[in-house]
Amino acid sequence: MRTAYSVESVRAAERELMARLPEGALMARAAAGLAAVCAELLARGRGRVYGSRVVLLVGPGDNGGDALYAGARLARRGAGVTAVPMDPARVHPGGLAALRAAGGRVGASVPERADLVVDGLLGIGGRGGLRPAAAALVERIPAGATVVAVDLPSGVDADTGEVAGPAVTADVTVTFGAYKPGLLTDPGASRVGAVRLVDIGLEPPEHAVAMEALQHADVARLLPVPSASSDKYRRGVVGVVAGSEQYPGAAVLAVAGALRGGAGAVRYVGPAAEAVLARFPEVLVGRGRVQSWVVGPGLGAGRAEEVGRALADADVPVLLDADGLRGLDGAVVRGRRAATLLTPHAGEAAALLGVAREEVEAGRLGAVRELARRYGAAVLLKGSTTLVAPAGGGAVRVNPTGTSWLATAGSGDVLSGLAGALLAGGLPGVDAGSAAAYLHGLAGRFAAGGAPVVAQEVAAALPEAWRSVRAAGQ
Ligand SMILES: NC(=O)C1=CN([C@@H]2O[C@H](COP(=O)(O)OP(=O)(O)OC[C@H]3O[C@@H](n4cnc5c(N)ncnc54)[C@H](OP(=O)(O)O)[C@@H]3O)[C@@H](O)[C@H]2O)[C@@H](O)CC1
Ligand SMILES: Nc1ncnc2c1ncn2[C@@H]1O[C@H](COP(=O)(O)OP(=O)(O)O)[C@@H](O)[C@H]1O
Ligand SMILES: [K+]
Repeated sequence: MRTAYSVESVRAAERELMARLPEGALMARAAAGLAAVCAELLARGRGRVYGSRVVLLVGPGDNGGDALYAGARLARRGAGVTAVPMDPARVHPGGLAALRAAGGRVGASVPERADLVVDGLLGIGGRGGLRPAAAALVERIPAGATVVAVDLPSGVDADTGEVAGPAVTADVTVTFGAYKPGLLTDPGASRVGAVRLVDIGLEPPEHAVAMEALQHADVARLLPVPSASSDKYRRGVVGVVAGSEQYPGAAVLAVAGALRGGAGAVRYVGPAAEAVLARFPEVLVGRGRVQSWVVGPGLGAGRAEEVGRALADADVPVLLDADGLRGLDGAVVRGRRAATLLTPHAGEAAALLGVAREEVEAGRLGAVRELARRYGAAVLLKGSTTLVAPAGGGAVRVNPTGTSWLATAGSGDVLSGLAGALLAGGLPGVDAGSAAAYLHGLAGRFAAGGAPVVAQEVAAALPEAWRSVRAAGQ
């Protein structure tokens, strides 16, 4: 599991560690790690550090200090290093002295050519959008230079991933001690490039985890696997309430996801039975006992009664997607005994929250947490970075798999069937949602392989995704 911590808990862990170490030790560790990554990038790009042109963008705080000490190390290895302060009156004094002593220089403007630019403007102390002096430096970053962000790209909010105005887009982000949520969540996540974590000895407590990303072995532990004593009922029957005369395909795709998600059986309820059976003769038609309900894909308007009926089955986990999310009653959801998992995309999340879609896109982490709080349900917010918030608060899961090729009609229907099967297999809402997103993202990558993919191919690639994940768990 990859974990990310809030700025507040990183600061607390930093204070604790600093009290036990000589002054400056932490910054020295951070700068050494940063310089090592920079040297590696220069060696890869140019063959050597000696003679390379390095520009440091230096902010007024410790983030600038890290950049200056790392620049001093590179200067000692023969790089030509120029530091450009955001505010010449506020520069980390020790870092500046070290750079000068190593032969680095200070410039008033960003040189036009550089092999490597180190963004040390703002780290975890950055607040709000970049101020004009910082934005002006970012605008001047020479084209073609490799950009390394110190701790996080300046202009990205460390706790939320929000980007208000201009921000650095890095090729590599060297982060210290712990991942921060903003590195894992869009829009920030799309600015970070490859993330390198430098161990500086920080140990934030486990209860302070703000975000986590599953890895193969975690998912392998979650996936239900039939045992010798299993039968189809024990594996879980998924009831799929989906599709309409207008959208029969959504029912087919949700059923495909549920079958490939390991359901012992799938029951289909709705007007698209003919289309479903033509594709999957193994499906049972009509109501009956189920271990989870998947309600909503392609349902169309005016089907509130069916949604209400599933929710009233208080002891059976329910997944609500698409039209199943229309006009959802918070009190009804909060009153349920079994898990409820909501799987909106940004537009549906915006409708539930009563805000504009853009607001959800700009603040995905806040939106998914707020929905989980309001409905007392697990919430999976789909999109460029899929987030899953647990019902009772706590760490939000971010999905590390996936590809933008998944932005294709019907792929969300496959995901809801898949997550429904995992709910039927006994997984709690947050685990079912995050394991499903993980498999779905992997299947999307396998099926696409760099070319357009359609939703049924994503469903067809799910067995390959299972095998890949299970292989890591053995
Ligand atoms: N935690 C750790 O364990 C370790 C942390 N380390 C490093 O320390 C970094 C944190 O350093 P930090 O606390 O000095 O804050 P930092 O990010 O440099 O910025 C603060 C300055 O920026 C300014 N400013 C704020 N917003 C702004 C804006 N929008 N636009 C423009 N300016 C803005 C603000 O100015 P003010 O608001 O006061 O005017 C203030 O002066 C951390 O990211 C990591 O790199 C490592 O060395 C070792 C281990
Ligand atoms: N830019 C993107 N990058 C990665 N995955 C995406 C992106 N856009 C959408 N997706 C994924 O594609 C699926 C689309 O689901 P959804 O929006 O419900 O579409 P539909 O209703 O047509 O099935 C979701 O799993 C979502 O997370
Ligand atoms: K930075």
